[in-house]
Amino acid sequence: MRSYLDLLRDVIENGVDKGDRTGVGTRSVFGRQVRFDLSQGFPLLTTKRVHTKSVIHELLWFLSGSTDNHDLREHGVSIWDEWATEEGGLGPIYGAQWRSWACPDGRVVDQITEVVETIRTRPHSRRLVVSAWNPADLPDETRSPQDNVRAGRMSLAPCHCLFQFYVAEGRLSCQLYQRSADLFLGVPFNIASYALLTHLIADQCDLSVGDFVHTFGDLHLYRNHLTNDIVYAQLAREPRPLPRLRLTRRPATLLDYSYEDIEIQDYDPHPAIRAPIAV
Ligand SMILES: Nc1nc(=O)c2c([nH]1)NC[C@@H]1CN(c3ccc(C(=O)N[C@@H](CCC(=O)O)C(=O)O)cc3)CN21
Ligand SMILES: O=c1ccn([C@H]2C[C@H](O)[C@@H](COP(=O)(O)O)O2)c(=O)[nH]1
Repeated sequence: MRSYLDLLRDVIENGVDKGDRTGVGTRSVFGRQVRFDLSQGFPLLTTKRVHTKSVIHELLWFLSGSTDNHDLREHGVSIWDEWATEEGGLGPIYGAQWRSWACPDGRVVDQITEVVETIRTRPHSRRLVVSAWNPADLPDETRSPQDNVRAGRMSLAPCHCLFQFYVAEGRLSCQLYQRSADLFLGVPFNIASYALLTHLIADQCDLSVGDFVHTFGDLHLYRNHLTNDIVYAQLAREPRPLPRLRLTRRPATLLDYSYEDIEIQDYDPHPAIRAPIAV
């Protein structure tokens, strides 16, 4: 995961000071790309412990089509709390757009089921795309997440907003476009989440895993993460060998995996580093 540390250095050295919606302020660069060969290990940061339980439950929650924060909290995962209403509402975020994109004519598109079916039947297709960026449901940036939910909008605009699969020589690759990326807190989660999604879909389609290509729009470090005990502490640490992912069961469909089917082996990271989240 040296490429992650390179991104940290890139933003520190080349970033410009930029205000943002949250008021915290960032150092930011625009347009970057990193690539992980998933056959060489599971891309989980070793220079700080990543809370994989939250990553796995969040991905299964997206795949289930749920946008109810209570369904996440049930598993002890609190990463979406700041954006939810008391009732657990988050508006039509990822789960809704992935599994039940509403069309003007009343049809509902299950993009996840369709993309898996297309990978199986037409692996050469150049249209293996899933988009969460639905302009009809975007929030009003000047209002709070909860006010947006009450208005029927998303609490937060999709950050990991479009991804595409690619099949060649029996390997499944995935590229994500992330329009906005909180490099210290969000990105380690996002890398692990899409690497896991690629493994699950490969498993379902009898493919091996290829590359995960992560493309960034506004890639930023929040100012309050640029301290000796947060970002600079991580930069001083030596990366360790990557863990491996093992799926212990192959259920009937992509939608039937459970937490117990997913095992991360030989993960030996440096300790976690706490950091404040910008809301
Ligand atoms: N500013 C910001 N950054 C994000 O990464 C982010 C948002 N907002 N809003 C929506 C989701 C929620 N995500 C989050 C939210 C919190 C953590 C977080 O606090 N992570 C800690 C502890 C994780 C845990 O205990 O589960 C970490 O050390 O990684 C990570 C991702 C990713 N997204
Ligand atoms: O999966 C995620 C979700 C969110 N983020 C970060 C990126 C930004 O720092 C904020 C979102 O703020 P916007 O004003 O909507 O860009 O959350 C992330 O990195 N990964």
